[in-house]
Amino acid sequence: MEKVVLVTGANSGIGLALCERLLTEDGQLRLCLACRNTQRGEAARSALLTSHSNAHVDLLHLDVGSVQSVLAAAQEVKARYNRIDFLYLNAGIMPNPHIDLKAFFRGLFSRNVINMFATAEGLLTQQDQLNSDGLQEVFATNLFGHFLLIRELEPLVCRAGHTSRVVWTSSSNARRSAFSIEDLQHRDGSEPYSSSKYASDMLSLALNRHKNSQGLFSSVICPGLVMTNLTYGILPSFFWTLILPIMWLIRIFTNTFTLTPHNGAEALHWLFGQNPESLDPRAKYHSLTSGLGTNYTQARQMDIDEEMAEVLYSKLLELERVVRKKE
Ligand SMILES: NC(=O)C1=CN([C@@H]2O[C@H](COP(=O)(O)OP(=O)(O)OC[C@H]3O[C@@H](n4cnc5c(N)ncnc54)[C@H](OP(=O)(O)O)[C@@H]3O)[C@@H](O)[C@H]2O)C=CC1
Ligand SMILES: CC(C)CCC[C@@H](C)[C@H]1CC[C@H]2C3=C(CC[C@]12C)[C@@]1(C)CCC(=O)C[C@@H]1CC3
Repeated sequence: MEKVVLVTGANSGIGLALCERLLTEDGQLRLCLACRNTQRGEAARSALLTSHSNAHVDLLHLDVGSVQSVLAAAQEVKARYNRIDFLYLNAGIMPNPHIDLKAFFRGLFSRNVINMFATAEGLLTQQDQLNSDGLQEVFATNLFGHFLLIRELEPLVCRAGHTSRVVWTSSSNARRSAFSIEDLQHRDGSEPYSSSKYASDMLSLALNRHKNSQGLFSSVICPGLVMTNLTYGILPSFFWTLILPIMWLIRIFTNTFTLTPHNGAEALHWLFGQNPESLDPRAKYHSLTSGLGTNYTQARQMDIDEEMAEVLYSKLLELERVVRKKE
C-alpha cells in the first residue's frame, strides 16, 4: 500500500531535503508538500518532480501560524486522503534573532565551549510579536498550529488497526529553563524559539501517552546546525560562507554541525524506516555527521517532566477550545 506523507515547511531547507530523500527511498509514496507560500511550494514540487518524474507530489496551502489556514488546510487534507501515515511537523521560524557576542567570546574560552556550539545556550535571543489570532507568533507557528493540525486530522491519524506517525523537528536549542508553564506562549521572555521547541518535546511525550492506544506515535528529532534560510537569518549568508572552513573544523569536535539540509534530514529519514514500537518516547533523535562526513542518528534522553507535559497538553486543549470559539 502506498504511504501518505505530509510535510510542513516543505519548500526549503530541511523539509525539502527530507522530501527528496523520502522519494529516493520509496517511489510509491504519496507526498503532500504543505507550504504557506504557493509559489515557493510550486518551485519545490517542480524540483522534486525533475529528479523523480513518476512521483506523486501534491501541494497544499498551509500557514501553520494561522488558525483559519490550519482549519481550512485540514478540511482539504480530509477531502483528499483517507489516512496519513507520516505527519512531519517541520515548519518553524526564529524571527529577529540576536547573538550575544560577549557571551560568545566568553564561551569560547570556557569549558562549556562544545556545548555552546551544539546548543547555542546563552547566545541567542529573539524578538517575538503577536499574530492576527492574538497569539505569540513563534508559539503559534512552531507549536500551536501543528497541535491544531494534529487535532483536526485525528480521523486520519488515529485509526483502528493502523499505525500513524507524527515527527517534530525540534532543536538542541530546546531548553527547560527557557520554558514556563505559566507563560506557555513566552510573552514575557526573550527566548521564544527555545521555549517553543522545548514545548514540542513535551507535547510529543504527552501525545504518546494519550494517543498510542489509538495507533498514533510521536517522535522528536534535532537536525543539528544546518545552513538554511533560518540560519541565514541569524548571520548573513556571506559570513557563513566565510567561516565555513571553521565550521568544518568544529565538526571534528561536535558532530552536531551537520551543515547541509541533506545531513540535517538524517534523523527524519531514519525514523521513516523504524518500527514505532521500537522507539523511545523520551528520546530525541539527533542527526549527526562525523568529522569524516558520515551521517548517523543517535537517540539522546530528553530532560522532561512528565507531569508538566500533561499540564501543557491540557492547556493546549483549553486554548484550542478558545480559538475554535473565536473562529
Ligand atoms: N537550520 C537549523 O540549524 C535548525 C533548524 N531547526 C528546525 O528545522 C525546521 C526547518 O527549518 P530550516 O529548514 O532550518 O529553515 P527554513 O527557513 O529553510 O525552513 C523553514 C520552513 O518552514 C516554513 N514556514 C515558516 N513559517 C511557516 C508558516 N507559518 N506556515 C507554513 N510554513 C512555514 C518555511 O516556509 P517559507 O518559505 O514560506 O518561509 C520553510 O519552508 C524548523 O522547525 C527549525 O526550527 C532545528 C534546529 C536547527
Ligand atoms: C561568530 C562565529 C565565528 C561563530 C558564530 C556561531 C554561532 C552563530 C552559532 C554557534 C551555535 C549555533 C547554533 C544555532 C545558530 C547559530 C549558532 C548560535 C542554532 C540555534 C540554530 C537553530 C537551532 O535550532 C539550533 C542551533 C544550535 C547551534
